Amino acid sequence: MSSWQSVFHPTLFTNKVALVTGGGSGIGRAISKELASLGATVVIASRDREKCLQAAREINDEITLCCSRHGRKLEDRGRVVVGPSTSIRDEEEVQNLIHHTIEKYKSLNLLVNNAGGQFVCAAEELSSKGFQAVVQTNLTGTFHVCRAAYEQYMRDHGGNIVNITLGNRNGMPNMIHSGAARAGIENMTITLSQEWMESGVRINCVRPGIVWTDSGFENYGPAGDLFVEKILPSLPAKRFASPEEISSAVCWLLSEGSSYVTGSVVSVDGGSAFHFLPLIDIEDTNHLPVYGVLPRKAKL
Ligand SMILES: CCCCC/C=C/C(=O)SCCNC(=O)CCNC(=O)[C@H](O)C(C)(C)COP(=O)(O)OP(=O)(O)OC[C@H]1O[C@@H](n2cnc3c(N)ncnc32)[C@H](O)[C@@H]1OP(=O)(O)O
Ligand SMILES: NC(=O)C1=CN([C@@H]2O[C@H](COP(=O)(O)OP(=O)(O)OC[C@H]3O[C@@H](n4cnc5c(N)ncnc54)[C@H](OP(=O)(O)O)[C@@H]3O)[C@@H](O)[C@H]2O)C=CC1
Repeated sequence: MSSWQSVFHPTLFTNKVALVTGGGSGIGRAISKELASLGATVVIASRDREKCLQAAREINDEITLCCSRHGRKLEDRGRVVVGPSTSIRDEEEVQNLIHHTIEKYKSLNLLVNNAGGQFVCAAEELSSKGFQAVVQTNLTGTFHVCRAAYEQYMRDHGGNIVNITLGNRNGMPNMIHSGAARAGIENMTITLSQEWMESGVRINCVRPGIVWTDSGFENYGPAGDLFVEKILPSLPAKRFASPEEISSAVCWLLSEGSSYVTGSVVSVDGGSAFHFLPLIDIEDTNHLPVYGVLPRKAKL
């Protein structure tokens, strides 16, 4: 168990109720843990409820231990709880999950649409059903959850939504379904930021580069190993992201500190989206004029 703790204030999300889809593994688990460690009641849900129950138990224990280790007040802790088994592809199940959350925890202030995924397949070999399965999971599923949260709670009370997408700026060879679906989520996010502005709902995306999650990489089998061999050396940071690096951006977007940010995409990719054609080396010296005040020692 790591001794990692959030950079944010321990009571940042006190009295907030959050829903994290796919919160039982990988990035969603890290987000759920950070939100709960900052005071929120976090409902997690996915298709595999047993997995979510086990994750919730582990996270709650980890948070308690972390509080003791760092001399933090135990009463500041939030907690992770588990909603009904839900496939976000199923509109009725999603409506039920949102209803359950509001009925049981009395509000729904924060929503993280993290559930999703895809498989590796060249476009020419991809069946229509395979394409639709991925679009329905990522794009339609995210729409289902956003709309149900809005209808049942956020329209009248405001709220804050973050959608997790994926580095799709340069297309996604062998993952055309997911690249298209995530581009769709980003555009849908812009639309909703306008339509739901009057209700006091902010909605943004976090677009990760490649994030090391056991659950995510296991899913790809040998293709995952190949990605590690081929992609890792080509990344400007020469490393993948940790789930906590994604969570940190999500927490900022869910906080009041980002109160003027809506309809945006925050890339957390170590600069990899800008490095797909590394045609030149950039010398180690200042090129862009400083805006504001920067001490000399902070420049090369
Ligand atoms: C290592 C590099 C990482 C790059 C960055 C991205 C990382 C991540 O996203 S990590 C997250 C990883 N986690 C997941 O992906 C888990 C979620 N995935 C799923 O739940 C499923 O894979 C699914 C939703 C994408 C599809 O599930 P489902 O609807 O249950 O699919 P079916 O088995 O019913 O099949 C429907 C249709 O799709 C075809 N298909 C399924 N898998 C493949 C495959 N590997 N290759 C080709 N085609 C596939 C399947 O054949 C069906 O079509 P028909 O054959 O026409 O009936
Ligand atoms: N790891 C990476 O490099 C990157 C990941 N992403 C995205 O981040 C998100 C989290 O990925 P990661 O943590 O790595 O991988 P995981 O496989 O751990 O996360 C995917 C989660 O989504 C849930 N899920 C999948 N389909 C559904 C569904 N139909 N209904 C409800 N829940 C569902 C899964 O739970 P269950 O199976 O129980 O339903 C699982 O908890 C995904 O959207 C992923 O595509 C984006 C960029 C890079």
